[in-house]
Amino acid sequence: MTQDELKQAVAKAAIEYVVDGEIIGVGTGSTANFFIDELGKIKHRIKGAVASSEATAERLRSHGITVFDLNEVETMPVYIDGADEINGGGAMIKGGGAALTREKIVASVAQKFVCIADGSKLVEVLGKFPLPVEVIPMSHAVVARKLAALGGEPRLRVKDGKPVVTDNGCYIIDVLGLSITDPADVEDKINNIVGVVTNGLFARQGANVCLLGTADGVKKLEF
Ligand SMILES: O=C[C@H](O)[C@H](O)[C@H](O)COP(=O)(O)O
Repeated sequence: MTQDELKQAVAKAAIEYVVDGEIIGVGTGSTANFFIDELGKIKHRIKGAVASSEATAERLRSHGITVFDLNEVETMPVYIDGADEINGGGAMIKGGGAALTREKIVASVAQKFVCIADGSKLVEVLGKFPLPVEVIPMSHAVVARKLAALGGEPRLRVKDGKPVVTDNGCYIIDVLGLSITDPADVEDKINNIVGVVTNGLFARQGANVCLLGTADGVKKLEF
């Protein structure tokens, strides 16, 4: 099976977590996109969705799904999203698509985080995937120095020679060379650096369930 087929399989499997008549939180990225396409097929069953990025909002709307502003929503039963890495305890690295902050905010309102990922995302120790950190643009140099002091190798994310700008008007620093054995501690330390909006570690708000696409079928991990 290709990686896309594995992503499609977990996207389909995630439909069982959609709660009829409710609003669902929806993540960002290629796996989330497969999920949105599946959600489109059962859109009559839900009230609508809260999107974790402009791209996701656009795709949801293209399927005729009502997109709610998070400020109108107090709680939702489930948030469904991909991950760049997930460990055996449900802690994740996210933000490969620069949507980490809105993802973390929407996930914080949901009662359950369902992670959907192809099997390659399951790791023993987080950190091989560079850890994304969203920063206020004027602070990127000072934040990078502080991230280096924590033992990482920070790189400002650039595209076509210019810094990547998030949906929030901020920049992303990717931190290479980390071996994250205590994800909650690293999440807290980085979030404490002035100038950081948030970082892509989801340890304080880890996954409750992970649907993992493997050659032997979709495996369910519960945390
Ligand atoms: O910012 C992007 C998100 O955190 C994505 O959920 C993450 O990068 C995984 O993306 P994909 O499903 O494309 O591997």
